[in-house]
Amino acid sequence: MTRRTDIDVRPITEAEFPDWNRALNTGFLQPPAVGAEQLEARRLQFVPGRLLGAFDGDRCVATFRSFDQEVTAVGGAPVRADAISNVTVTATHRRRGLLTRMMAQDLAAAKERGDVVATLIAAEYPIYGRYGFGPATTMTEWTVDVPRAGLDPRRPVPEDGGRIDLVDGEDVRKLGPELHERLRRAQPGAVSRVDLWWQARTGVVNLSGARWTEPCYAVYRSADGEVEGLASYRTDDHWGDAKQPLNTATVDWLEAVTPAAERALWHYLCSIDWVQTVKSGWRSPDDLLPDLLPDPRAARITTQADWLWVRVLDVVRALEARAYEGQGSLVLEVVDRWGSPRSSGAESGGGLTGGRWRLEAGPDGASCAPTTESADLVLDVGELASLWLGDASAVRLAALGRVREERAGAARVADALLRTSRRPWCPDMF
Ligand SMILES: CC(=O)SCCNC(=O)CCNC(=O)[C@H](O)C(C)(C)COP(=O)(O)OP(=O)(O)OC[C@H]1O[C@@H](n2cnc3c(N)ncnc32)[C@H](O)[C@@H]1OP(=O)(O)O
Repeated sequence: MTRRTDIDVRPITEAEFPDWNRALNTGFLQPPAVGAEQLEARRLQFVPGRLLGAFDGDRCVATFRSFDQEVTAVGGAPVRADAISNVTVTATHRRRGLLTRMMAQDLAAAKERGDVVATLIAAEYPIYGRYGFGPATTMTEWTVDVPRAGLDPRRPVPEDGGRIDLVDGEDVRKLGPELHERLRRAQPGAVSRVDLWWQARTGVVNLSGARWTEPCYAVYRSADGEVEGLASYRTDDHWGDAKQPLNTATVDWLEAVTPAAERALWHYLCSIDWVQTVKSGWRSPDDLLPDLLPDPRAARITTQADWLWVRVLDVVRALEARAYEGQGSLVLEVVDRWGSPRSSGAESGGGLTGGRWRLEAGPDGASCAPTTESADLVLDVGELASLWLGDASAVRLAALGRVREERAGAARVADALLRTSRRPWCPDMF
């Protein structure tokens, strides 16, 4: 057997890209062979230096890809992120520290570049906490029992002067990017998208190798003719024994920048003849959907789980980038157990970002600076990520023993400063 130290972890060359993809498919339990069309599509994601591989001899046995991204902070500021994806270690080489080695290389490079956070969508909950990531947004999927919902199917047409039309993929590629830019600049936790996202969702490129079938696309335009919402959905062909239609409409994605667009698109989806069930796709946990229905119990939660994980790489820039509705100050001791100790700028270091910081925040802005004052709250860098996007409660984390109050009432102060009225949401899987 090859010794651990014989396995080389390094950026791959373009020539190694086919083998790297074979390892990627194998790790994700897909058929190993990657077709030519698929390979060409995936080449569009090749950024020199950002695809890591582990090589046992000349065989690729682990994959890791990162790319530049922006994630929206509370208040709407775009924050530089190192987005991580395509993480696999071949079953023959698991639990020998290969992921840890790839992660160490990537996060060190991201910190060096000046990225403020790293982001990922975790396949399994226990993998990434050890590297300082924390769950920062939640995803909820509802299944709507349409006949119980109580919406008037005779009046799916928006009553606000707006209208819904079906469009084709070309229209989606024209209208979608601008709509998403509007959405993500207003939605904490949302991330930037590259054109490839729209090309893959409209059948221009095929990244997965699965057979492409065209979905339906619905657009909502306001009374002024402005595009405020888009949805992609698919319908099945299921009929009951007594020749009654029992069809399901499954939403691939739905983006709305106004409540009117959101209401109109859901009403439309729940009013399509034959459709008895609507599956919402991955939504924000405080999506309007259930409460848009006269009977909200018609919308059952069928999936709810952690979604975007964040790893803070720069405490000062992360905390100064976001907005605060309340006014106050807080001394945070951030414990970072992972990564080679570096100068984080704070008095007591540790890992990539550990230290003690004084946050002064208010509606007019925030400042965050290293301090020697005693801490109000002690927390792991992963818990900081959960608090940063406004979703987690410091009071709750203190009850769980994951945040320690050094000053009585400090967790309440943290909640008053950091929590938000609407929950963060990341619409994307990446
Ligand atoms: C962002 C994304 O791409 S998410 C997709 C992640 N990929 C997958 O889930 C595909 C299937 N799984 C795999 O390929 C591998 O098991 C990986 C990538 C998750 C882990 O790779 P490995 O090289 O085995 O991890 P590594 O040996 O570095 O493990 C480091 C530590 O994490 C732990 N760990 C790793 N994976 C898991 C897991 N799935 N569940 C629990 N603990 C885990 C290890 O036990 C080890 O702990 P220890 O230091 O206390 O002994």
